[in-house]
Amino acid sequence: MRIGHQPKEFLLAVEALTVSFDGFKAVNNLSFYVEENEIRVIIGPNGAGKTTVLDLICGKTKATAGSIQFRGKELTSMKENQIVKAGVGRKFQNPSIYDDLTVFENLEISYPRGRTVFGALTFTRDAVVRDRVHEVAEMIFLSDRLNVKAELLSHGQKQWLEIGMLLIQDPELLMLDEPVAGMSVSERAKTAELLNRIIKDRSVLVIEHDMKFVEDIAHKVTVLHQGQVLSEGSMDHVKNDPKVIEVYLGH
Ligand SMILES: Nc1ncnc2c1ncn2[C@@H]1O[C@H](COP(=O)(O)OP(=O)(O)OP(=O)(O)O)[C@@H](O)[C@H]1O
Repeated sequence: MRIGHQPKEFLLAVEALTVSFDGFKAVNNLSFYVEENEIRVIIGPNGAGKTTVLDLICGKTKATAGSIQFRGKELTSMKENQIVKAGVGRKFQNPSIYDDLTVFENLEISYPRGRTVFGALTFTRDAVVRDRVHEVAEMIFLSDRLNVKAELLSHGQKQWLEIGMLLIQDPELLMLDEPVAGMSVSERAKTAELLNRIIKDRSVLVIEHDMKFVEDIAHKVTVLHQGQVLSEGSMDHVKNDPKVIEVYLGH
């Protein structure tokens, strides 16, 4: 019997999650809960298990024990593509965009197929897709770059395009691994604005090392250390927590 938390209230409920690699527990009895419309940031020293947590949620790595409930569905028993269909989108550190295609085409090919019931009415579907591409392009600050080949975009614009390729699938949970790495100060500020805008319809789970960016976006911060939660709460709370200063922020 579960005491305390009622997972139904949460978009994502990770409970007692563990993964062992040859006996080494990269994630060790980890529990945390993400609410709807929340931006949660996971921070922690190198090797704390942050990327492994995202790998477990998106099904890339299989858990040794524990549970990941997303909208009441158990993700640990699902395949990667089923998890995507259930509404979980994941962006990796390196953009996986198609350099030879334009911004428009990159967004267009990411539009989910088979979800609509238009059947033979291709022109109706085309119009719907086109409208959605324009809507997403606006969100990711690329409205005036739609006909530009992706290879010509700046590093930051490439990162936004990949976020757009996930947004067009309308995930309820979007997971981002160090989204502002390599970005300029102004691109970081725009990325914070972008994330704050898109959580109207979803939650975002971010791994990040840039503390200024974390302060700008985090509703709540989870500090990982050796595969476990070291501290959790507001940015103010965790940055003043002596345990966090000792193992992470003090370095
Ligand atoms: N497939 C794997 N096989 C064996 N060990 C692994 C595997 N994946 C991760 N690890 C180990 O698990 C630990 C956690 O790694 P992880 O990449 O999740 O850390 P992290 O917090 O994301 O670190 P960083 O900030 O450096 O990206 C590390 O010691 C890593 O070597």
